[in-house]
Amino acid sequence: MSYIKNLEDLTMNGPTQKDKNARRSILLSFDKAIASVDPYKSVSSRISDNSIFQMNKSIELSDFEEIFVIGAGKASGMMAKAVEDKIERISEGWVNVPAKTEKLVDLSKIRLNPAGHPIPDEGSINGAREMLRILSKADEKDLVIVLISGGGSALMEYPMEGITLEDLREMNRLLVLSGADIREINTVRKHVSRVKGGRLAEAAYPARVVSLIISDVIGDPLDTIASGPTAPDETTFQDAWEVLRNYSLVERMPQSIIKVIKDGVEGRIPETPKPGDPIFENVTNMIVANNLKAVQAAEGVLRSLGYSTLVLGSRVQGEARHIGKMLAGLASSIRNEGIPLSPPAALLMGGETTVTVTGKGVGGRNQELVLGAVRQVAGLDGVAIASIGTDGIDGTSEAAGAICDGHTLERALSEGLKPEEYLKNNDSYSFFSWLGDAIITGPTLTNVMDLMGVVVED
Ligand SMILES: Nc1ncnc2c1ncn2[C@@H]1O[C@H](COP(=O)(O)OP(=O)(O)O)[C@@H](O)[C@H]1O
Ligand SMILES: O=C(O)[C@@H](CO)OP(=O)(O)O
Ligand SMILES: [Mg+2]
Repeated sequence: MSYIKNLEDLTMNGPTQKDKNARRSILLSFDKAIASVDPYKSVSSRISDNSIFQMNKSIELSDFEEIFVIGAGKASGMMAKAVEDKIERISEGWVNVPAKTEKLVDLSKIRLNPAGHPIPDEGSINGAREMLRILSKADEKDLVIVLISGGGSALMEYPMEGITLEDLREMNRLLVLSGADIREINTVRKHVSRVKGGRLAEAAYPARVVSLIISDVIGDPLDTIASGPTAPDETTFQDAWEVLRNYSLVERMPQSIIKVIKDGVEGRIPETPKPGDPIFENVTNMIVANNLKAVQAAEGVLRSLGYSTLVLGSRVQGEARHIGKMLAGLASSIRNEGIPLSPPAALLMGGETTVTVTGKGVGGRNQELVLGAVRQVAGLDGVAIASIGTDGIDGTSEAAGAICDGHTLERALSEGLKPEEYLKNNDSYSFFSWLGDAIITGPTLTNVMDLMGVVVED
């Protein structure tokens, strides 16, 4: 199955044969990379007839009376499908997924519940309430399978007493626009919640818990991905308070949020469960797919197509347009000096860049990265630069990412499109969709951050 719907058109947009080859190769590699982190396969490959396993860990299903399934995230619908297909004996299940994607997966025992992302909604809370209801039934003879993926923080929430849905939404709005990183954002989210920061594991106790996790955070930190509902929390109420202070949010936050965090700091609300807490003796957290896996799959494709390859890591961060410029510089080095590789060559990396949005345009970090490369790479023949969000939706646009080559600038200018103007307005999607170079996948139902790369033909 192919994820990239317009792969042929994107290939044919290359003005020269070498451009076409470079475009096709990088797009094929991204397509296979997304397939390599398919949530269905990632989960079903860890479940045998009678156990859930990973390396030396194994949980025997026949040891349990009842099996329950809960969870939340952009990839959790397909994860649920895999669990349903592999395990017959499911008593009940409830999983929150982004609104509308619940219709893309057909399930019979597990209920897929539509919820809000990136701002939580009523569905996020109703679903979490159902999950807590299920957990209140589960006892030490039972197994709870938790399906966690990125997006889970907004998609599943049950706030502390006194916090209304509107307060929760306002808190999330302020946090995601503050410039705080995902660890900092989730430090706050974890401390106003009854399901985050290990509290879902607390609610499940004494049932046995196994969490299957698809990571969309750099370095795969269990306590940050979807705010770590079943992971020991390394952060404290005091840390949450510091985040609010450092980003000047204390004055602007709803009063109910400030009250909960202050009560926590002053010891009136118990901390989230910490490493070493005995409840985690009942919990196994397994990462079943991550960005590195996808980057390595892309590398495998390019190597088999005859390119020398180098993976620059899966922890790339930084302002998107600057990373794009850097990739263009590397393409030029490969072409002119054969450094760090001689052509035909490909460089790949994964991670998640950021965009400081000041304009009013439509775009996302992947398209903005490629737009940042357009002028720098101009004039090189047989070079393609691309970047894609593996979840299929880049920022506020309909596209997953974009692709450019050494002739994109020429093509754009002849249409009257100046890259700098589109960058200034954060309007990368308008730029690439006009040129037909926006990569279209639709929601892929997986989510392991972004893939970026450059291919240089001989
Ligand atoms: N017009 C824009 N151009 C570029 N990036 C944007 C634009 N609008 C929003 N963004 C960026 O998109 C990010 C959200 O993208 P999204 O793909 O939804 O994130 P996630 O994968 O974390 O859910 C925001 O952090 C913001 O910086
Ligand atoms: O749910 C979350 O906390 C984050 C990280 O896992 O995902 P997203 O940035 O997609 O909301
Ligand atoms: Mg995204």
